[in-house]
Amino acid sequence: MSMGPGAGGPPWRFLRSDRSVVDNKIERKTVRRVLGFARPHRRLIAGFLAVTVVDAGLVVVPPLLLKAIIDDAVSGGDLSLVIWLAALVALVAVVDAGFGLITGWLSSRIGEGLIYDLRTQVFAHVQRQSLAFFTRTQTGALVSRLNNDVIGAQRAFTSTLQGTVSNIIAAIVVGVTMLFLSWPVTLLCVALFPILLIASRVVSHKLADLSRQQMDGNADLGNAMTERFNVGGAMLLKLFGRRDVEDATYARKAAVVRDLGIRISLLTRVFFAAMTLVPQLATALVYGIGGWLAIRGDLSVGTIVALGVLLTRLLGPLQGLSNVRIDVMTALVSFDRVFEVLDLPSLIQEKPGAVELPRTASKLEFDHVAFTYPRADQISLASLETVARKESGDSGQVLHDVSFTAEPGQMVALVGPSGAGKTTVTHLVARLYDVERGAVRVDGHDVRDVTLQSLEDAVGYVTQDAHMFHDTIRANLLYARPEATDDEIWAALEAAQIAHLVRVLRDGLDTVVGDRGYRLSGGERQRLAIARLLLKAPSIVVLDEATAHLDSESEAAVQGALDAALEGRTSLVIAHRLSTVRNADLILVLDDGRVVQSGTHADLLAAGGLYATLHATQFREAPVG
Ligand SMILES: Nc1ncnc2c1ncn2[C@@H]1O[C@H](COP(=O)(O)OP(=O)(O)OP(=O)(O)O)[C@@H](O)[C@H]1O
Repeated sequence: MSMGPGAGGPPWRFLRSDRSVVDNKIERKTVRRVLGFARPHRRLIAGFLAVTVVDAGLVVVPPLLLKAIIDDAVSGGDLSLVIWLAALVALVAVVDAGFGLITGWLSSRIGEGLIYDLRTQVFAHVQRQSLAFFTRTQTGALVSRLNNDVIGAQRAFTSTLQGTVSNIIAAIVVGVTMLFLSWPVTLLCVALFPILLIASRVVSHKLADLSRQQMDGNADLGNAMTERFNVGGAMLLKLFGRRDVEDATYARKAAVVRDLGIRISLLTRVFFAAMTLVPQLATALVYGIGGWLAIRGDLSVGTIVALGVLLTRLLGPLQGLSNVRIDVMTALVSFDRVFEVLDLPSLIQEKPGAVELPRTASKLEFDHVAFTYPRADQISLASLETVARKESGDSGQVLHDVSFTAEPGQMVALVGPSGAGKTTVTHLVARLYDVERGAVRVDGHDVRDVTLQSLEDAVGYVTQDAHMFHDTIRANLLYARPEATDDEIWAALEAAQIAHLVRVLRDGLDTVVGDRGYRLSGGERQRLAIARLLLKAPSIVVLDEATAHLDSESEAAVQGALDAALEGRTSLVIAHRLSTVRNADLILVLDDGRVVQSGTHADLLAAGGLYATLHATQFREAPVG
C-alpha cells in the first residue's frame, strides 16, 4: 500500500497504521529525499567513493602477484624476483591499510554530519508543532524516533554507501580477472551464485518487517518506562496498587520483543549459513576442475592458487551485495520513520507576510469566538501513540460565541465550573490553538496575522503547574531574558515575593530546581514562575491562579507577586480567589463554553445566578486583601 508522506491532501493522511510502511514498496520519493540529505556532503562522498573504488580495485593485485611468484619466480628459481614480488605484496597491504584509514575517516565525517542534519531538523520541526501535537504524542516514542531511527538511518546509509560501491567494484574486477585466468572454472562457480540471490530476496523482506516490529516493540517498552518511572507515574502506580498488573503488562511487551529478536537472529543465521555454504562448494569446484585442467596441462598451478584466492575475494563482495538489500531496506525504514515526523505539518502556521506585533500591544479582544479541539488524526502520528485508536469524533464545540474586550491595563477574570472552558479561552490568546470561527485580536490585529515570535513576546503565561527545567534557578529565569543581570533577577524575585526563600538556599541562584532538583511547593513554584514572567515583561499576562490551599503567609506572598505581575498590564486570569474577582475590571462567567454572565463583582453578586452560586461555593474569603 502506498501512503507515503507527500505534498497535498488533508493533514490527517498521516494517521496510518504501521503495517502500511512495513509492506515497504520502497518509494522513489524516499530515496530522492535521502539523496537530498546527502547533497550537502557531496564533496566528502565523492572523495570517499574515489578512494573506495581504487581500494576495491587493489583486491586482485595480491592473488596475481601470488600467481607470478609460483609460476614465474619459484618455477624459474629467480630469488630476486621472489623478493621483489613479495615486497610488492607487502606494499599493497600497506596501501590498502592506508586507504582503509582514509575511508573510515571520511565515512565517519559523512555519517556524523548526516546524524547532525537529521537530528537538528527533527528537533526544530517537533519544537514548532502545535501544543495539540504534544497532548497526543507519547514522549518515549518521540525520543526513540529522534535517537534510534536517526542513528539507524545514518548507520545504514554509510554502510550501504561503502558496502555497495566497494563491493560492486571488487566483484567486477575480481570476476573479470577470474574470467581472464580461466573462463570455464569461473563460469561453473558463478552458476552457484543464484542461490545467494534467492536467499537474500526472501530473507530481506521478512527481516525488514520483523526489524520494524522490533523497533516499535522497543519504543513501546521505552514508553512504558518513561510514563511510569517519573514521580507522577510512580505515584499513581503505588496509590492504585497496580504493581502486579504493571509487571505482567511489561513482561508481555518484553516477551514480544524477545520473540522478535529470536526470530530475527534465526532468520539471519539461516541466511548466513547459505552464504557460507555456497563459497565452500565453489572452492571445491575450483580445486577439482582446476586440478583436472592442470593435469591436462591447460592451467598452471599458480593460476589455480590465484583462482582459489580470487574466489574467496569474490564471495565477500557478493555476500555484501546480497546484504545490501537488507541494509537499504532497514535504512529506508528508518529514514521513512524520520521523514514521517518531518512531514507532519504544524496546525499553527505563520502566515506569509505576517506583521510584527508591537511589544507594547495590550488590548485583547475575543470576537464571537467558537472553538473545537482538533481531532487526533489532524495533529499527531498514530505511530507515536502506543494506543493509537482511530477516534471517530472530535471534542464537540468547546467554546460558543465568546466575545469580550480587555482594554489596556485591565484585568479580566474567568470563572465557571470545572470543564466550562476557562483554560481553553486562555489557550487561544497566544495561538496555542486557533479559533474555529470568529477572531482573537491584540491591538486590533488578528493573532493569525502576526508573527508567532512577536505574539509570544507580547503575551506571558503563568500556569498552575509552572514548568521549570532541571537547571539552576538562574538558568530558569534567564530563559525569559538571557541578557538579564543578577540585579534584575533579584529585583524580579523580590517583586514575586520569593527572594527571601532563594537567599536562604545554600546555593542561592545556583540551586537546581525542576524535575529532580530542589522541591518547590506549589506556591513557591508559581511565584518563581511569576519572577520569570516579570523578567520577560510581556504586555499581556495570562494567569491560572493556584487552587492549592495556601496558608495566610503564602496567600499574602502570592497576592503581592500577582499584584506586581499584573500591574500596568492587560491580564486574563482564571480566578480561584475572591481578592482577584473583586479587583477584576470585568468578570466573565463561563458555563459549558458560553459566557453566561459578565460584569464586575458587585454587579454580578447583585444579579444573582451562576456567579452568586459560585461565589458561595468556590471563592473563599482571602485572609489578606
Ligand atoms: N486537548 C483537548 N482535546 C479535546 N478536548 C479537550 C482538550 N482539553 C480540554 N478539552 C475539553 O474542553 C472542555 C473545556 O475544558 P477546559 O480545560 O477549558 O475547562 P476549564 O474551565 O479550564 O476546567 P477546569 O476548571 O477544570 O480546569 C472540557 O469539556 C474538556 O474535556
